[in-house]
Amino acid sequence: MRKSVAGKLRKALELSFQHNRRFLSSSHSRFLSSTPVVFDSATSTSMADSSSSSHASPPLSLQTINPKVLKCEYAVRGEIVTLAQRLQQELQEKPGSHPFDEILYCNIGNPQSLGQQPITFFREVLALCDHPAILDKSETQGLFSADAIERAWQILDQIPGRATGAYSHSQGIKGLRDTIAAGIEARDGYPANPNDIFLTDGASPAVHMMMQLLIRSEKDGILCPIPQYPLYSASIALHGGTLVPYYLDEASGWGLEILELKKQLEEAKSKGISVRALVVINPGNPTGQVVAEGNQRDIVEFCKQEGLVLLADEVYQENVYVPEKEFHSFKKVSRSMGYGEDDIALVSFQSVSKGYYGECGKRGGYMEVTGFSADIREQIYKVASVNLCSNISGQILASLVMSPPKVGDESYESYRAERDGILSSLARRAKTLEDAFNNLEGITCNKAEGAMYLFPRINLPQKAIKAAEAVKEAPDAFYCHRLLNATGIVFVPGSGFGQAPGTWHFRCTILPQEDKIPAIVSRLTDFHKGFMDEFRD
Ligand SMILES: Cc1ncc(COP(=O)(O)O)c(C=O)c1O
Repeated sequence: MRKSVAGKLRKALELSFQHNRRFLSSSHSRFLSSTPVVFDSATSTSMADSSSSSHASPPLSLQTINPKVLKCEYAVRGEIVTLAQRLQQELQEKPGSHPFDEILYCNIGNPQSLGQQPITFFREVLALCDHPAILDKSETQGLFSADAIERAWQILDQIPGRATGAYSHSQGIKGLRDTIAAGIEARDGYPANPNDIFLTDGASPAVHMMMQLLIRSEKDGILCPIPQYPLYSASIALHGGTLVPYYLDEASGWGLEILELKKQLEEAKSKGISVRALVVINPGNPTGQVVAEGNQRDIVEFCKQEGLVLLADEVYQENVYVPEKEFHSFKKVSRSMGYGEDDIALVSFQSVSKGYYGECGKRGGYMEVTGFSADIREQIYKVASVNLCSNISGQILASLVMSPPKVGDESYESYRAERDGILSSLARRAKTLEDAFNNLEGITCNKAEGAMYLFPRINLPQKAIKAAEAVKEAPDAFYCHRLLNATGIVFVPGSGFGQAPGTWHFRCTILPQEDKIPAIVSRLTDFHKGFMDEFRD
């Protein structure tokens, strides 16, 4: 058979996962082995398509759906989580049926699901905007702060007809974009244009939109960190592109080396891949590092020289826990280097789901798109308009997180206390968990400088690796399964994020409330000792 370009490209995508692939999760491997389908490439149709002779065959089967959908995986809501949900139900139906009495979810960055309280000011404004009829009532003055009432009026005045139940402009309500642009300007010290801002239902749809714009075929590559947040691998797979991996250096605290970027770019080019963009997640998920400003300058320079779009995932911009590191947006860094719109194409993603606000369910976010010509922006607008608009509460919240109460506002002191309370607690939780991991035999854990995760490395004994192979599981998934069944703790195996070949990790969020952390540490420690005693070489 002719060795197709498609085949070579797919091989490149598999680079990052090549080692893990040997250890496919059991259900996936069962699917692959039981399905008589031959895929020639990621975009080709299956052989099963052409043999539709039976009238009884269902209109859609795993053999006939879009193969890009099959290829797409999203580990943070994967098999381990499904098992956790089953165990939780069993515990409810039959208390005492497992050696633990609750499931401790450390798998996903969803702070309010674990008890984090929303910021009062944000919710007051949202409530008032959603039910403007109460704004004029005398009781409202007693229930809501004066600045929340004032802000709600300001926002409603920016919405045509004050109709929060109406579709908005497809980029988002102009007045809210003005507020966000002013917030970006205050953060960076450089101007921001409201017309560059596209409000979205969280950062995820914005990332999909950019992938849709960038990826024409599997010959188009996107440089992505490994380990990465699987939104990127999933979105690239769904849009039929090629993930070009660059490895973060665990030994230097998940450092991003320009030499590694260059090497991977050249390798991809030699395989006929046209690399179009570089993804940087800062602060990092799942790795928790905060990129140093000098490093950011090198990245900007690299993108400029190579003509790459810089996709800057900055959703954790408020989540920095160490005094020696600070968040700098890529927009600020590039402008501080003297680079403007003509020099670098840059997209910055922000979300209401993270930070100290953690409003994941409200689905708010935006992307700031700079360095693209007017006709490209029009195309982005056209794609945005296919979805009509993002939800209005999410839009309002995005404006609030970029313009929270200021010194002198009635809510300021309580707002500051809530914000600082959450962030300092997250910092303590990160440190306690980091220390606990580093105390375990065979585990090393880099500092969580930011974001909401730790990504410890586990040096698994050969005996454990063999036991995992015997049940066709990735060794880190094997460990996480065992941990869940024994303790109720839910971690995500590192293989879901990609990792350097031959290394094994898992991701643990720092989000369980502080009173749960001692139980997590003690159950984990007991389990780990038992696991090592069983499998130590
Ligand atoms: C790095 C990163 N980017 C984007 C997202 C998407 O967030 P949302 O769609 O909720 O804004 C997440 C969610 O966990 C994330 O960790």
